[in-house]
Amino acid sequence: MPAPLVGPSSGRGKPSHTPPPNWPKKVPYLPHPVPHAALPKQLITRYCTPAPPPAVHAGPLTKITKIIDPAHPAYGQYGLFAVKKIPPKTWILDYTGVVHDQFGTDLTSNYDLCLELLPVALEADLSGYWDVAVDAAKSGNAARFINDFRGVPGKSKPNVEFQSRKIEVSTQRGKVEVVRIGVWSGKDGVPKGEELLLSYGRAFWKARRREEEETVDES
Ligand SMILES: C[S@@+](CC[C@H](N)C(=O)[O-])C[C@H]1O[C@@H](n2cnc3c(N)ncnc32)[C@H](O)[C@@H]1O
Repeated sequence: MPAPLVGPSSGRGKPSHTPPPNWPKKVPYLPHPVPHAALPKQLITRYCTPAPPPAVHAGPLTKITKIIDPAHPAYGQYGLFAVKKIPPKTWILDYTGVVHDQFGTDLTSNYDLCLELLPVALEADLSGYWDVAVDAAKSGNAARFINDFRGVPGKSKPNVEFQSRKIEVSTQRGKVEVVRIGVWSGKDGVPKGEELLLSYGRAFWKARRREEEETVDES
């Protein structure tokens, strides 16, 4: 992995509590993920403990920008753009929002990202998964503005991707493992001025089409 963009920043690698420019006034800004009221207490430490980022950037790498190209499928909405060249395989930022499990899912959210499927023993011979996700629909950070590459003029693939990481953090109650989902540049990096584009995955767009078809059927 190439060297991260290391340099001075506010607070020795701690994410700033000040929202970036163009942050929407009505959406609370979250430097770290926060727990949903129904998230079991034993999961809060794993997903919401502040954890050091893998790199410290010298100044911001990205900017939230209104999409003014009418040919862009998210025209009139916002996107996240590189303000300087981002080298390949570079950590850019973590995805923050409200961490919830399957009981706290908002089925209408377009900002919900799976964090981890946590194996659980249900009974002696029966196991399953606890579905943990982070939803940035109502609060979050700049990562919530990253659009999908599909239909964006001149783009045929994503240039950033999600990657999860586990960080050992020392707390007053000893060492704990903390899980984060970060946004990383792909193998070609992101040139200055380009929009950061993810692949939301086919499942996202399939579900979206199904919702649209259901809405048409109901009307
Ligand atoms: C996580 S948000 C991305 C940020 C959003 N543009 C905003 O301003 O809040 C996901 C939403 O962005 C829009 N979007 C993102 N990528 C898109 C694409 N390739 N085509 C159409 N809509 C897209 C859709 O409305 C989707 O529900």
